[in-house]
Amino acid sequence: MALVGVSGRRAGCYCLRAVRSPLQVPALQLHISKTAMGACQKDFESAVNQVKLLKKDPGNEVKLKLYALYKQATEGACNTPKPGLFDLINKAKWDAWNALGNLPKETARQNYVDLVSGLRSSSDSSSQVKPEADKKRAGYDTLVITSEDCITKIMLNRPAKKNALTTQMYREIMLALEAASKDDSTITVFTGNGDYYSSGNDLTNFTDIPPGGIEEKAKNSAILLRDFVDCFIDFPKPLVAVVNGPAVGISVTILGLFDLVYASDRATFHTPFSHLGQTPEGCSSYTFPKIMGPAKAVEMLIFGKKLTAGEAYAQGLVTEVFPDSTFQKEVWTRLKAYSKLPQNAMHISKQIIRNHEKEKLHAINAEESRILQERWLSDECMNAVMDFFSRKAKL
Ligand SMILES: CCCCC/C=C/CC(=O)SCCNC(=O)CCNC(=O)[C@H](O)C(C)(C)COP(=O)(O)OP(=O)(O)OC[C@H]1O[C@@H](n2cnc3c(N)ncnc32)[C@H](O)[C@@H]1OP(=O)(O)O
Repeated sequence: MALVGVSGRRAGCYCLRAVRSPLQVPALQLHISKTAMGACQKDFESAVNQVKLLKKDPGNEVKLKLYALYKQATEGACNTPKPGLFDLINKAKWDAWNALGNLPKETARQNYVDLVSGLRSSSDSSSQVKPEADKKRAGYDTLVITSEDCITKIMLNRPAKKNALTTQMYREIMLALEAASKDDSTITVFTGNGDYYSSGNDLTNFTDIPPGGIEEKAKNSAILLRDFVDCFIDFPKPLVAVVNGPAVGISVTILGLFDLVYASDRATFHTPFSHLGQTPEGCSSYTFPKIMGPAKAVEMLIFGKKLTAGEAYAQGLVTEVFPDSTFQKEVWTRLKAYSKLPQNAMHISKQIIRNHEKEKLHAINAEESRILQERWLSDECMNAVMDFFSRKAKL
């Protein structure tokens, strides 16, 4: 299970936090409070409030700078003992503050104000899709859902995090699939906003440890995973993946349950499960050997071989590859034509094809989820996730 919480927007404010973990990292949260005094106090206080309203997560590096400048502005030079080597988050914060040396409080305040002002302008021109601009369907924070030409498009919308899938996102996707199964569309399409299709499971998913501890977290996650994959197994309409960029982890394995997979030639397909101390999910332990043969499936699922779009096509995981420059145009022209085919015939055909295997797929999904529940508690998995975050924390 993941150990260290790196970033998050809590109650509207960005914070760096560490969570209680099996390694006993102490619970900690940094809150930006209004205690600053000094010449440009008003500007500083206003900047502190503006940080809470940023639409886009500024990333760890900037959050560390904000933290350090805030501490310097309010408390002066770093005055606390250096945290231990394995207290990664607190050490990163301490390093950032300490690096400011004897910077005067007034200068720190001004630098903080300048930094926030820069962040606000870049946040305003963010590539995050604006709800109004894309007729976003209400009720979804992490997805943009549109319906046009009898096609419902579900777009993963966390481009700054490479569309990593949070627990909220899994839940929203399940709701979106449920709604799409009942709407007027003939085809449902998945895609990603930004340069990635999806970087797979968000590795911070396991940082909010409930009172029942990591065992309870693992159990709840396994239930969520099983329910999530079940929605794909049972989805009644043709399901199409428009893979606009690299895909990792569960965003790859679940493709075995799609009816068409169109990929840009920029896309790659990577399932680094062993590297993460994890095992396959999304029914890929069954669909991948069936699609590409056992040897090629093993290369991906056990040895983590990353495939190019061309390789994924050659192995049958991808239906067709398009040059990135014409990808969107060609794919959507194709899909619009398909969406005009008789709806009932398409849906019945999908049922005939899927029904042969539905029961088997549900059993495999349950088994994969059960095994992962155990894996998430393993040292191998914990160490791999911690490794990812410690690499990020070095900045
Ligand atoms: C309910 C539970 C179900 C569980 C189901 C299990 C599924 C298994 C899997 O999906 S395993 C796959 C997990 N994914 C990964 O291991 C990918 C991890 N990410 C990376 O390796 C890299 O981020 C990258 C190769 C995807 C992109 O690298 P790049 O250098 O181009 O970009 P950054 O690393 O700087 O990423 C930008 C910010 O996005 C954050 N981020 C990206 N992916 C994830 C992720 N999977 N989880 C959490 N955060 C992610 C990254 O930390 C950067 O954030 P920052 O700007 O705040 O630093």
